[in-house]
Amino acid sequence: MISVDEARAKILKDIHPVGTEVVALSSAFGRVMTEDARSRRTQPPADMSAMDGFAVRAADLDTIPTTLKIIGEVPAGGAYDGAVKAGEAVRIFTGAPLPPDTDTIVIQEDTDFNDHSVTIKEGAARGTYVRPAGLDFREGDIGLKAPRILSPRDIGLLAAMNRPWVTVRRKPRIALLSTGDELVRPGEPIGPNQIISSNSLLVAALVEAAGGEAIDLGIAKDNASSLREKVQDAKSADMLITLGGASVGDHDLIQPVLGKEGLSVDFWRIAMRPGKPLMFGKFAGIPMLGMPGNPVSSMICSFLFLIPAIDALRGIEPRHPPRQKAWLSHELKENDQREDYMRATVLGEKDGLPVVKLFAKQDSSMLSPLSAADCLIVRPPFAKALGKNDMVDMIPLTQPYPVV
Ligand SMILES: Nc1nc2c(c(=O)[nH]1)N[C@H]1C(S)=C(S)[C@@H](COP(=O)(O)OP(=O)(O)OC[C@H]3O[C@@H](n4cnc5c(N)ncnc54)[C@H](O)[C@@H]3O)O[C@H]1N2
Ligand code: MOO
Repeated sequence: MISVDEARAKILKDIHPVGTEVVALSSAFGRVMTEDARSRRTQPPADMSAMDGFAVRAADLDTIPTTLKIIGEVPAGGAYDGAVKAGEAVRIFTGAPLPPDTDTIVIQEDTDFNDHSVTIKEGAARGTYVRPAGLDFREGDIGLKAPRILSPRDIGLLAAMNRPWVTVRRKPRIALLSTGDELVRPGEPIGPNQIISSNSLLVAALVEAAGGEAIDLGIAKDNASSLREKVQDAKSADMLITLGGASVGDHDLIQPVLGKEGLSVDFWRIAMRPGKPLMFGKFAGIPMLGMPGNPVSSMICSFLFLIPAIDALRGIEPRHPPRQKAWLSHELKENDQREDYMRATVLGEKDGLPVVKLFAKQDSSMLSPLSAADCLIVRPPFAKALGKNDMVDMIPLTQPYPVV
């Protein structure tokens, strides 16, 4: 059995970025931009007012109060092109360009005004409430450097730079093949000892969340011809994930059958719980992860290995699951040779760190505690027994705020 770190390194060594495509900005959130984005315009395009009030010449404000003649008006999107002479002001609104010769905005709260004149009661330094042309960016500026995962904020910037299209890495196509005579899809007729195939939907959701495109190849029966037939559709994918059939039973057919179809195995079995029978190799030139069938095993294998693999396919630095320290609320016995990923809840907080409690049952078939878990507690191989209030490593599974 190899370690989790060795397995990650072996997988990532064999994975290379996919090609690019051009998408509309409205579809670009979360995509990896592959070319620097230069602005196609200057923002603001001219000196603009930041407030509703009056555009004036600062030289007219030497003595306060002072009364100026209102010679016109300029709304956002409009213009006042006439000359503004000494003793004159132009009514102006937020986002409107300054008329020629004016250089300062006096907010309307600091004035008394009627249709013809404005009395300025508070002085303002030259340039007050003026957003100079190019304050934000100028035409030709590189607004965003590639590679970059586009956030909602980046989408706003690209839009303002008048870039309606953007070149991004295409979404890696991840083919998911479930195996097992006992499986049926949710909603389908089900026999007495059958179960619902939950893994492919769980892993597909993770794939989508990580920026990939999941392709469901369906469920192969536990026989060679069914597996051979179903796996053919993986050949247009960037990566193949098989779910189940990874272990040593007579019906675990992934290696025996796909071995005859050109599967080359890099490694099989890792020192990890759950997820021990994980396999990695290449099938028809495509990287392939053979995941164990137990739902928690395939979720944790996806979390540790598939998400970083999708990162590599997207041409970005492969992520490590975020880790932090936590206090244990109870005793925990020593660990064996497998790195353990245990489902747990957060009870509260002490000295700025979460206090965690493991679920009593850690069976890798159980989806209810997996769904209820706030975090995974990670125990290295051969970790010593721990007491109440000892510190452990945890991977949070909850994300309190959306990405912005
Ligand atoms: N003699 C041994 N038996 C087992 C070993 C071992 O080392 N020696 N390893 C155990 C471990 S650990 C795991 S994990 C499982 C993995 O087995 P497989 O990858 O071969 O998976 P299956 O046998 O096909 O299924 C295991 C389990 O998961 C259920 N399953 C399968 N696919 C799905 C799905 N798409 N959705 C929901 N549930 C699924 C399946 O019904 C089984 O209950 O092997 C142990 N055995
Ligand atoms: O490794 Mo299996 O994934 O323990 O249940």
